[in-house]
Amino acid sequence: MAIRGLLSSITRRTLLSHPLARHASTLVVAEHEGGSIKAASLSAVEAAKRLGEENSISMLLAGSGPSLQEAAEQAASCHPSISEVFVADSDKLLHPLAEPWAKLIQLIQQKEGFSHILAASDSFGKNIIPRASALLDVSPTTDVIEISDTRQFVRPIYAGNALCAVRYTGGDPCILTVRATSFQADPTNAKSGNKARISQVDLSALEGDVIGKSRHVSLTSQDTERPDLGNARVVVTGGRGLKSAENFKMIEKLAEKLGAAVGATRAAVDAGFVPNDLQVGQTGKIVAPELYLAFGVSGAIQHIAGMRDSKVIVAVNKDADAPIFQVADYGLVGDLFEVIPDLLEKLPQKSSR
Ligand SMILES: Cc1cc2nc3c(=O)[nH]c(=O)nc-3n(C[C@H](O)[C@H](O)[C@H](O)COP(=O)(O)OP(=O)(O)OC[C@H]3O[C@@H](n4cnc5c(N)ncnc54)[C@H](O)[C@@H]3O)c2cc1C
Repeated sequence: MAIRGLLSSITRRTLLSHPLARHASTLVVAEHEGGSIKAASLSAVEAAKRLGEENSISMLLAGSGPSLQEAAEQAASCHPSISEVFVADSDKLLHPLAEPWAKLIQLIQQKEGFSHILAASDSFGKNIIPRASALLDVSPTTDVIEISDTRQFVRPIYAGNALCAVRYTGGDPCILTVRATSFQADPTNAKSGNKARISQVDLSALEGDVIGKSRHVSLTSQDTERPDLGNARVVVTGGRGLKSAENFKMIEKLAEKLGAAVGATRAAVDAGFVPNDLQVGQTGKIVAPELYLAFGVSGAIQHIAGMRDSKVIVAVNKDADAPIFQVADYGLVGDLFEVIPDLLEKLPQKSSR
């Protein structure tokens, strides 16, 4: 059901006569950690840029304390297209709970009247955007991989097996979540010398109980030694074929030697081999590394949906008919319990990231 070219002449007229077709003003809702803007949020800025040459882009950062101010400074110079950084400093926004963040987005939208609001399609965006959209009484378009026009987008459906052209016909703001892997940010952006204005958001309207029944319990950070799964150049993934958590350590050792991130199938996660933040696939992370190595992974459609855009896919499976071989660039029919120890022995100690 790839419905590209679906635009009728009526739609084209609507787009041309719509004021947003000429001037878009976009708010990118960004996530930051340790004083830095997360890579996925920078990809959302890249996506915002595709909404048009005259699009004015602002970034919204929230939280509390010195790391927020540090992140605001970085945001002001991280991309030549950002003209303003809105900073919301409050203890209530310290953790990305959907309730206060959605209220904040509603508040800022009522004041600034953006034509578009964007966030990355990661757990941060997926948590906050639906509630913010409900408060603003609009329907979000999620998982966007291509921006064709200010109101027409492409998103995958059926676990990535078909692409759907979606035309947004609702009122402002047009809210999107975008796949970071489809809008890679240019690393030289930060050297542009841009210095966006930093404005503090008036939070007096957020007084009272805006958190509701949600409570932040704890945050478990991933092993900082390893690259982030969503942005790693190399990903080594293990499936149910590993058979136990103990055996899965082979995948971790291999990842360490390659300077790679570790991924897992849902079956491996469900079997308790690794935590679920390592899951790749339709209901896990979407990755597109330069090299994706899959061991003991059958290649179910829901797994492929999360890694099919990898540049080079290598699969090792003892079943020659495993569907993973249909998407693999290099396939080895073999026993992973022989192949991985062999690789560990032959690979030099830790390559560069
Ligand atoms: C709504 C929904 C959402 C889902 N979302 C996801 C998702 O996000 N991500 C995801 O991964 N799955 C997802 N799944 C599950 C998916 O359908 C599969 O069940 C899962 O991906 C299978 O994982 P696997 O390949 O590790 O296990 P299996 O399908 O059991 O495959 C194991 C493979 O290991 C091979 N093997 C066994 N021993 C060896 C050996 N010694 N050497 C080499 N090869 C060996 C076997 O030949 C086999 O191909 C979802 C399912 C549903 C219904």
